[in-house]
Amino acid sequence: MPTALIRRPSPRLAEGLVTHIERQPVDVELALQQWQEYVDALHGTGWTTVEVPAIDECPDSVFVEDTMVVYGDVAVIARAGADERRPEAAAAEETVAAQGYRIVRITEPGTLDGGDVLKIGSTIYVGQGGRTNAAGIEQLREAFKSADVRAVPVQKVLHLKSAVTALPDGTVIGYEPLVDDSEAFDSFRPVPEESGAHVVLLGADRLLMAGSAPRSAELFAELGYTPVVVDISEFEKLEGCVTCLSVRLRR
Ligand SMILES: NC(=O)NCCC[C@H](N)C(=O)O
Repeated sequence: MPTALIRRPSPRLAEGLVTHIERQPVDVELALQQWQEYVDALHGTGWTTVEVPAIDECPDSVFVEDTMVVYGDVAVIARAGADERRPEAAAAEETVAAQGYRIVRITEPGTLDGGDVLKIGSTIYVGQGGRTNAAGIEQLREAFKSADVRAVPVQKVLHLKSAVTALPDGTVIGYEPLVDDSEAFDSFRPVPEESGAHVVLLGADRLLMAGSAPRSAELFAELGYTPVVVDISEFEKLEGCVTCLSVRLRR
């Protein structure tokens, strides 16, 4: 059974960082309910979850994907591009180490957020922009020597995976107005909605995606995939998406 790391939302969630969109009030009660539904969707499709101990003083800690990048038997522990988020890494490191992964840490002057890293087979695209810098990318390349690590620009959105993710066949999908350089990818397919660009591969051609992208869900269904839809409106108000709420351990 595949395992996903998750992290319970902080009671201070509503104070989370907002960079590219206007701040909107977050309903923390509703967020908690949506988080539970997200976790239930993982369980309902055969995933086991392991909770990283909550860190209530960090409003953005629910976005656990940003704390690490896992590839092969190595977990690279990120050094967050936003200072406020640095304390999130320690417990995430302990949790993934307990799952048997070898730990490598991004160190100063490198910064890297897991949300900037898109893995497609042995190709790893890393968004260089607001949160991840060139030194962070170089350290990731060192850690994952057997992979082809390619830097791509990210200016229009928070993270690379706010702009693009990939379908099970490796096609990169993105909402074009928010993609800095669609030609950086071997194959690219546009989707009609911003959050339609965000999918988590659940296995067996099922795609976890947000309820805010119904037309993209229809497109994926036409392509033969099965969308598994969750409402994550409260996390979207903080520039979060389906990918960032878990770390999938596929080994
Ligand atoms: N991987 C992700 O998409 N993470 C979302 C992080 C959102 C959070 N409010 C942040 O600005 O860091």
